[in-house]
Amino acid sequence: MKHTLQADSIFFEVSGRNILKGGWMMAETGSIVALFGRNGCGKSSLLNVIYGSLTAESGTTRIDGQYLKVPYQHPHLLRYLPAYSFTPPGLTVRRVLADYGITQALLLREFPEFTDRLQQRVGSFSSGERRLLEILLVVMSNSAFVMLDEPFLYLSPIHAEKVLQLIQSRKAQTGFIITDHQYELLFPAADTKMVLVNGQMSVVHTPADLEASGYIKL
Ligand SMILES: Nc1ncnc2c1ncn2[C@@H]1O[C@H](COP(=O)(O)OP(=O)(O)OP(=O)(O)O)[C@@H](O)[C@H]1O
Repeated sequence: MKHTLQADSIFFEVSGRNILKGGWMMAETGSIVALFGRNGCGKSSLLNVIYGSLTAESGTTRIDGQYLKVPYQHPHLLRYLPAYSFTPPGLTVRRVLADYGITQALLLREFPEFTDRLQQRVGSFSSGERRLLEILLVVMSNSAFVMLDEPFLYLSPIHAEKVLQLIQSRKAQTGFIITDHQYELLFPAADTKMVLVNGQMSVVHTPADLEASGYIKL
């Protein structure tokens, strides 16, 4: 079954500064949406408002037409990878996998490097290893939509490629909304590309459009 996510009328201000001025988002299963924009333009704020973890002046999130008052309370519909680490350091890999409803077999099939690490505590991982695990927890969860905030930032090029392939292989069942500054990796993989400039969103089609928005220099 195809799912749709629609967020509308997002206005968010901080200390009198208008960060989002009518932000919106549309996504559907079977597709990857990439969100670009300069540092500090409001991409994380937008995702947090959609998720319900940030209260804005206004903004609504609907999935399959149903208004979600507190979206993060519906993890089967929407999950979010924030830019910061979120797994409790005292929990083992085995335990966090169980919390996200992910089988060990699924993780090890895709990332066998975790084979000897299932009993280890997340807090003993390097920051890059922990980031990879957290990305996989969110990407592999059975949620209708997944939003990822800078997933590739701390990954090696090989892991970034593998994660992107995994996302591609799962997009039929999960719609993805991804923001990341590694545009050369993300742009070709995305089905829909958007850029946030001066608090407003637009759809872009080519790298030249992205350059015209002031985000990149070709
Ligand atoms: N709770 C807050 N308190 C103060 N300022 C905030 C808060 N949340 C966001 N901001 C400000 O809002 C602006 C947008 O921040 P946001 O993190 O959404 O940007 P971003 O586009 O995700 O940036 P980056 O690409 O650097 O991660 C920034 O100027 C930030 O300092």
